Amino acid sequence: MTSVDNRAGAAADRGGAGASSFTGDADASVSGRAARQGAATLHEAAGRIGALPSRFRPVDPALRLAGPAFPVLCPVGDNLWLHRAIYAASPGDVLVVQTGLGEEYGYWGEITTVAAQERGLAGLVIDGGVRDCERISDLGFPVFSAVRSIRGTLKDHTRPGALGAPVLLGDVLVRRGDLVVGDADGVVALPADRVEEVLAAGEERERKEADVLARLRAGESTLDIYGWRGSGDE
Ligand SMILES: O=C([O-])CC(=O)C(=O)O
Ligand SMILES: [Mg+2]
Repeated sequence: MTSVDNRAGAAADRGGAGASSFTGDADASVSGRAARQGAATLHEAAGRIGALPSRFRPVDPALRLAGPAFPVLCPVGDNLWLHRAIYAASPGDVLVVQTGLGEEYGYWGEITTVAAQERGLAGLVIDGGVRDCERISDLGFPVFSAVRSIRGTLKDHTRPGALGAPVLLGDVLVRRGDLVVGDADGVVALPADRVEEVLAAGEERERKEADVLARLRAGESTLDIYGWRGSGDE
């Protein structure tokens, strides 16, 4: 099967055709650069936009997610559109799924994870439930979900859904091709046409923070480094 190792700093493992997982420091691809910077840095570098609600939590916080969004609209309690999405998306894509809210269901699990890995998909963000979480974690597939639920879903061919059309997660509209990045802190979605600019700003931010960290370790204080000593601080 296609092996996709998304652990930060992991050795390269590109077992499958078209798989575009990032592979640690050596990966200079957009997804690799984005994954290395992480969700919080990119959110800041973009001007504090694109933060998905904090209810999106990783099944395995050690796994990082990065890739272009493939949005999916899924009717409540039915995951057939997710199975369709697995075969409609491109290798390297992240499925970004809006479900009907209300009752909780386990839309995604071990079967769908293995199917997605075989297609070389990069991960999943879903405003709904997932199950088989231990297995998903063992499989090393980055999944970010709003809830976990053991409740099974229908596969009804007649129910409406959509592939590739924009979806709304919290107050963030995610379009096909937007850059989605998730890690232990949360998930950010950035407009596709700003990705290069934001990555460059994020890298500049990381350089500055590396300098701050070195100065802290050399004994300086945050108040001095950032010039935050007001009259009450002395
Ligand atoms: O297919 C489903 O209904 C969700 C699931 O448990 C799996 O993918 O293993
Ligand atoms: Mg299952």
